[in-house]
Amino acid sequence: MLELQENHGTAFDKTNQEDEKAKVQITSPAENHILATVIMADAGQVGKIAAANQAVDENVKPGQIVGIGSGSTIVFAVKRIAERNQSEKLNLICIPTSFQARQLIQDYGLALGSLETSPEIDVAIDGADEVDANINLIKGGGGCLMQEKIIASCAKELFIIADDRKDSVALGTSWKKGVPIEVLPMAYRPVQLRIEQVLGGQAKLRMASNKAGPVVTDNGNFLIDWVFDGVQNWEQVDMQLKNIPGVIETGLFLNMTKAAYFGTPDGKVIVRTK
Ligand SMILES: O=C[C@H](O)[C@H](O)[C@H](O)COP(=O)(O)O
Repeated sequence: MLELQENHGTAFDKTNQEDEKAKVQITSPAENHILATVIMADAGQVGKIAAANQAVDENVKPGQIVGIGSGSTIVFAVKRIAERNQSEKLNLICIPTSFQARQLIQDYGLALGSLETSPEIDVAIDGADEVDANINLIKGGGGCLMQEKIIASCAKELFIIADDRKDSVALGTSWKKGVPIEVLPMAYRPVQLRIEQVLGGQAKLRMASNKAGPVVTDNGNFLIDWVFDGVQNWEQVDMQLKNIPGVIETGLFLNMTKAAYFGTPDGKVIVRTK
């Protein structure tokens, strides 16, 4: 029996803290025996693994340029890609969306590429903090959003993988921490004020937990989490946010996703397309 105790997700302790400790067994239908015991897993992780495996199996094809997202769920997708790469020789080039993604790609022995050499991406796979009925997303809860959005915009197809707790009718229903917004550090204060004047709600500077001061993104910027009340028109909100000088990118991923894969605690997967 193989014990799996990987921890590529230290930057994503938010998820681990939410998770209840449990022991989960995963059965391979093909070989009909226990493949792995996931220690420190929970019902959410079973869903993440199921969603990641199915999304990779259905969408990653040999010879592709693949965008690799960030977060705790993407770890399982990269693991699956690496397993398939060993047996199928997929010959992929993987483009990272963060420091974490770059490390994952290298740790799993996959070919690391960049937008400089591969500006057109076949398929991108990523996680999300919340997914609405129209597969619009809030992302950036783990501090990554700008490179993720660039990679998603360069990809012919974006697939989202998540456990079913992320599945929601309207943005803000289940994700209560607000919309993450990446801002230039020197502008964070006026940006906070402008957001609250223009859109109401609260624009909170995200503070680090193991460092004094704010969270600093992979791009050297700060993050503001905009906590809002009942938004109707997300396109308009996204435009209003981007019109504020100092705002670099938002964690609103609107009309970008081809399909979202939600894994349930019993290992089933629900696929939502538009
Ligand atoms: O900032 C982080 C990224 O946008 C993640 O993709 C998002 O937070 C989802 O992460 P997880 O898979 O850990 O729920």
